[in-house]
Amino acid sequence: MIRLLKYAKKNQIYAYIGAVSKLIEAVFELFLPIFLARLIDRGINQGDTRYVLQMGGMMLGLSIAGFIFAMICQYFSSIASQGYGTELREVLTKKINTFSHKELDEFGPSTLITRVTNDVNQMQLALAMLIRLVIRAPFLSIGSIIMAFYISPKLSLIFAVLLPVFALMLGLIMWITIPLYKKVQQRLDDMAQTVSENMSGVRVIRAFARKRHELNRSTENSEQLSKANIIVNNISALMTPSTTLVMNLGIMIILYIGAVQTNNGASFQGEVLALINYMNQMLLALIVVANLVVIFTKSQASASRINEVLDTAVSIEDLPESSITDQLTDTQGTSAINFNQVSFDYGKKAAKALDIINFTVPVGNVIGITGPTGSGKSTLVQLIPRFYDVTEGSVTVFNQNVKNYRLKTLRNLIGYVPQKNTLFRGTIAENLRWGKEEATDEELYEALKIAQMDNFVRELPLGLYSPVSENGINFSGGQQQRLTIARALVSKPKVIILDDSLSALDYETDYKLRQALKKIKNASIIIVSQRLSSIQTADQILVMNNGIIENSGTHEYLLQESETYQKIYKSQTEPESIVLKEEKE
Ligand SMILES: Nc1ncnc2c1ncn2[C@@H]1O[C@H](COP(=O)(O)OP(=O)(O)OP(=O)(O)O)[C@@H](O)[C@H]1O
Repeated sequence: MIRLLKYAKKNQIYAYIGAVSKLIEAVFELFLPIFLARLIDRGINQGDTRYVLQMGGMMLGLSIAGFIFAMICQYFSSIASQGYGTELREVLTKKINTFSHKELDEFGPSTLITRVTNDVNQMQLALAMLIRLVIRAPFLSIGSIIMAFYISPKLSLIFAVLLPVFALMLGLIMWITIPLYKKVQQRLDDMAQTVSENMSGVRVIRAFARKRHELNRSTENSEQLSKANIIVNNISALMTPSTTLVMNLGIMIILYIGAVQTNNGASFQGEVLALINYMNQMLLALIVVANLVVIFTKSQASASRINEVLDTAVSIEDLPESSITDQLTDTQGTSAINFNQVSFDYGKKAAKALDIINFTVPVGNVIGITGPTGSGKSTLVQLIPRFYDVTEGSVTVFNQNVKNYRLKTLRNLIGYVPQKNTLFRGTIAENLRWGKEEATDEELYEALKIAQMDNFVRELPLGLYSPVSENGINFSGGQQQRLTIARALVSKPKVIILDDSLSALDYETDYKLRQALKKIKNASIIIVSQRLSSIQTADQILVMNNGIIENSGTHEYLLQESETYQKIYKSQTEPESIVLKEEKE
């Protein structure tokens, strides 16, 4: 947790001002009972009205000054803690943005969201409490004891007896509750994960009539969270009555002994009252300390989760500056992409997703990739922009190993349209400019034209500046696909990869789009598709099966030579033949 405090540095001056203001307020608070004692003992008891007014005025002054310093603290600690939260969120988001697909797969989106939101909020709260209470609470409890001894060393011995009893009680409650708070935090995480999955998958849940099942899952999570919270709250709730009991016991003893001593003339009424005040101050401050420990325990859990993200080694990064080959010398040469003996697995324990892959994409060629589901098509194309790194072998783009490129340069060379693509809330133009911020409207329309979307956008009342809802849900599946293709084309990439991104288009649009792509000068195109009509005119088609390239060649060649290709072809031209075959079997 302390490690993360370095992100509060920018706002540390506000934190110091806040803490010092709170300390000054505590000093004022500490002096109030003394003035009260004097007011009673010398003012009221001796009928000295002037003294009463003097002391009353002092007390009022101290209270007002305390209030002002408390407000100053509140103001500056808010600035410091909010600034800290903003800084932490920014650092975390930056780090997550450097993650390769491997790290993103390992964490999963829900937990990353919880870490950037809930965990950062918890840290923010911890800093605010640190500024407001960490100095003030111990100062008040120790200060109260000293002041009590100053007033009456004899009566203050009661403090010495009660203090350990009180500390023991708080310690016991904390000892039981702290592990439980950790459990609650874990349950909260499970809950956030379920809610996030349910919200993002609400349409699928409905489509599969899984509402009841998902509701049960949420209820179960919610019940577990509530159970854990009830246990911890019940135990924590003991804190108030038990501490009040000790406090009242202390007050009774002070009152009793104080009364006897006052009768004997050994003490004054005001002093007894001041002692009771100090007793309250001390014990309340100790309760605050106990609550602080709870807050810091929760924050410790949040801090470890934030640190886990910050400490994660990023598997795909730019090489040291000296080894980077950023200058592209040969985009007109012979080979746009080359896979040399490439193997890949998603983790040491996972089976090989790709096994000894060799192929070349000559500049300006169109390559089709097909094969049964799970055969490794998407995995293969994701190695080109280095979303994952090969386990063995090498991938080159324009004769340079992809690892030698600056990631930004490599990804600017490639227009990649993934299978699951997303549009973002904003306007069409904002979405399209992701590839090139300074692109003109003309350039955007150029890309839209290739994607067969220009007429549609021109006819919209707001044209390029029409709104796009979250995930682009105000567009049909096919329109979304065409917009995401246009987005990839705006930067005029030299390599275009369409990973099953034509699936929602009708045959005519699919055909026109591919024809328009072919006209882009020197662009090398890879089309991954199960639909053979989308790739049958390609210069070369790779047929994948079980992570290997089973066969490759033109459509005509594969129809003769590849059993897998024939099967796919048949399933699309004569689907009934497959049904009949299955029925016979
Ligand atoms: N992120 C991932 N983590 C672990 N394994 C994965 C991951 N993505 C894919 N795989 C596995 O790798 C293999 C190849 O998957 P891939 O997505 O490349 O197939 P595909 O041919 O593109 O399939 P489809 O046509 O269904 O999209 C599959 O066995 C799959 O389970």
